[in-house]
Amino acid sequence: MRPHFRFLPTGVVASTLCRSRHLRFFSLGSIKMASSPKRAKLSDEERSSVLGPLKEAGWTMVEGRDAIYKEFLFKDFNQAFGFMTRVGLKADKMDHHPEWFNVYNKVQITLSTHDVGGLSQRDVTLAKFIEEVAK
Ligand SMILES: C[C@H](O)[C@H](O)[C@H]1CNC2=NC(N)=NC(=O)C2=N1
Repeated sequence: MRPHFRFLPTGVVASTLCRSRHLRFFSLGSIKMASSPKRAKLSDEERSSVLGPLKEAGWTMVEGRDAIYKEFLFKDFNQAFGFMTRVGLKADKMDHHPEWFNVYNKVQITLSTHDVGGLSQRDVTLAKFIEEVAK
């Protein structure tokens, strides 16, 4: 539901937002965008320090876009889907979602931050989590 604050006097807007989940949405939204660097594109220095270990673990740069990719193979669909479930729950908690493809025991994952059009710290955090789960 969208708040119709344009039609209300300021005091009513404030109290309406305070009592509703909209305040949470708006304030978290603006704080996140204004002060969290997590969704900013990785700088060159950050890239050289954080992407190295991921590349060693088998992540590769996607040709033609600022994204990383890795394919995971499991024993069977049950194992693959268990992995996807754990990653999916984490991704949803982070509000950061992978692009992925699954057939039977294969899971192909591409990570990039759509909001900034490239790699951010969120992709690194999610990739590290994925590595832990895949172990
Ligand atoms: C509105 C919502 O917070 C955004 O669309 C989130 C959702 N999940 C996301 N996932 C990814 N991979 N990149 C994003 O920029 C992104 N943005």
